[in-house]
Amino acid sequence: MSSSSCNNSACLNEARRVAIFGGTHGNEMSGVTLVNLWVKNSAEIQRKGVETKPFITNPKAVEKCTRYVDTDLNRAFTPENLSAPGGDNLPYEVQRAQEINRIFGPKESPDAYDVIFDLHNTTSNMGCTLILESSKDHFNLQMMHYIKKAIAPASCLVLLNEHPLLKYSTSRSVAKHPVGLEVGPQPQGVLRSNIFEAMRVILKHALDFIELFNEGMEFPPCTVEAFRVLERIDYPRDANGNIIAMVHPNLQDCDWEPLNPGDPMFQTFDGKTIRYHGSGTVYPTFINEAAYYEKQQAFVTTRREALVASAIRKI
Ligand SMILES: CC(=O)N[C@@H](CC(=O)O)C(=O)O
Ligand SMILES: [Zn+2]
Repeated sequence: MSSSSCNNSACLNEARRVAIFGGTHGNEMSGVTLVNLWVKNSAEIQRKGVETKPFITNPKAVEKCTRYVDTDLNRAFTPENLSAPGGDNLPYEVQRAQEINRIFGPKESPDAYDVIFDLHNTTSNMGCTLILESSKDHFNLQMMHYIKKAIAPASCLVLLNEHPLLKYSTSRSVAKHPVGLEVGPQPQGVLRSNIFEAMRVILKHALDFIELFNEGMEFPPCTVEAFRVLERIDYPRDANGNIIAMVHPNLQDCDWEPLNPGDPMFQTFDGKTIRYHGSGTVYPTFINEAAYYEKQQAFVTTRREALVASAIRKI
């Protein structure tokens, strides 16, 4: 009887409406290319009992092959922006955020899409990374567990951004279950086949999970290793705000590897080493991401954590 199974499992609604966003940043080519492909022919992303909509979120930025036109779309889904009057006079991405919120939201309402996958590329050596915004979303945690198992021995890490100050208002945040997918390294404006295929495989398993869930499969309790965002580290700068050091060669490309107090972090242009002076071991990621120079961020530090997912099944 379903009511008795529901005593042991969190009973959740089926995930009937799913969207796959590409081009939230117009120069991140794997997501742009995959979504354009799926708009033409969506057979690959259709699953029984699920309606999956591929969608280019920032067409003007895609056309110009730039991150954004007026302002970063993946920071634009704030309550202020989403309710701002002004119509055509608003920045392009704010108008676009309002449109996306009308189609796939409204954010935080029962009418919102169930799941949104938002496809990104990074210039950092992060490999496949799934980005979560909540440690309490048991549906997403179970999905992460499923994907990790399905792609083994390849690996896919989970980045959790629940930081009260560093969290931002993403395009995917209009969904009930927002999932970011970040794959790198890939330069901006460039397509690399290995990165493209890695992204495609993760999406395949993610959609398989949703199909199984909707078919009534019960997922037992599990734990998921995640890396929780702790701190943003800026480049060293002079009094005028100009950068005076680069990511140290010992740290470059070492995303997810432990950084200990005393380890080299930056190298000045005249060859001096600047060391990490935090209180304990952290796991840096987004190291030397091109898009983050404008955000005064050389990398973020994270801490490893085991997240607990309850059993889930559909109502
Ligand atoms: C390189 C890049 O664009 N990263 C994404 C991460 C995310 O989707 O949360 C961003 O800053 O919006
Ligand atoms: Zn991006």
